[in-house]
Amino acid sequence: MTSIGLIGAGAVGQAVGTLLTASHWCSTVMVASGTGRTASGLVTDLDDMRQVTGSLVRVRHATLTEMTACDAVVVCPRAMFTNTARTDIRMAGLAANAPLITRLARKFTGYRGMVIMVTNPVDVMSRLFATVSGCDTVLGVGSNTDSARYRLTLARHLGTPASSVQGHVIGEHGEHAVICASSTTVNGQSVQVPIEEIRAELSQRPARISTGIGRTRSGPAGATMSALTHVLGITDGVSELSAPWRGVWLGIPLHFTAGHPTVSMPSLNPSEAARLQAAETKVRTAFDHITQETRIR
Ligand SMILES: NC(=O)c1ccc[n+]([C@@H]2O[C@H](COP(=O)([O-])OP(=O)(O)OC[C@H]3O[C@@H](n4cnc5c(N)ncnc54)[C@H](O)[C@@H]3O)[C@@H](O)[C@H]2O)c1
Repeated sequence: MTSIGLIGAGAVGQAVGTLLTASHWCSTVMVASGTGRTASGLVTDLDDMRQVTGSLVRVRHATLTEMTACDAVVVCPRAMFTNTARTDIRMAGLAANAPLITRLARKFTGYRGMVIMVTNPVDVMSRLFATVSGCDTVLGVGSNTDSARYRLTLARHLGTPASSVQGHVIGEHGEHAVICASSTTVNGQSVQVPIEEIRAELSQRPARISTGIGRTRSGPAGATMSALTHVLGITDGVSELSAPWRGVWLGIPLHFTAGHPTVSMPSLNPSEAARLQAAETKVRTAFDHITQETRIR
């Protein structure tokens, strides 16, 4: 009997709600949105899906207080703002989303369940939610999508199945992502990774999706489901999630066994280590800026 709270009923929230309703492990989905209008619409739509597919998952509109009884909460709202950034697009949400995430986090003070953060910039928002709420487990999705995109792109480049590629993208879910090329293997063998080609694809992919269908949704929703099944102990294995690392939150590979994570950092060559250091500095600076600016801490 696993209950999941879903905060935000936009593109990502809708896709996560659909996957949860179709899942075989979730018993209840509680949905909340800003004005409640989108949550109410999503609940009605999912109820239709439930009836048609014979899903046993209960779906209902809920308050944040009710959600504190859930096993896990997915946080994917987006404050109203127009993102005009051409570079560092995710970080452009910092000023708008930080007050929203802070308000939500205050409602979850003392919450003992798992929190999966989706709202961007996800590494900063994960740390912010954890700091304000005091929750023990706040993990962000993003690097797991980046890693999946990396393995897919490299596999296509080499003409091999993606399942034969072992490799991670860590660090910031953004422009300071670290492609761990030096530890990547294909069928157990080291390979020459076309880093610039991969980096270009990692940044062009979300843009291609947004241009075609408005917003990215299915990939992040899949990444969220993967995070949930790992933290809830439904699946064992490795997932690259934004987690505490040297005092900040950054995407790192976590190895989950029965819901317990251990850090499973790959070896890094000097340029990868320098890039990770730059990512660390960037998200720390962003966190310090936004918390001082808004007197959040
Ligand atoms: N981490 C990742 O991998 C990843 C991937 C995709 C999107 N995102 C981020 O996820 C966030 C959501 O993206 P989206 O495309 O679903 O946005 P969207 O604009 O489609 O939907 C946003 C939703 O947030 C809701 N909302 C606004 N204020 C709220 C509040 N106070 N409480 C609850 N809900 C509230 C709105 O009602 C709306 O339903 C964005 O910050 C986006 O950048 C992250």
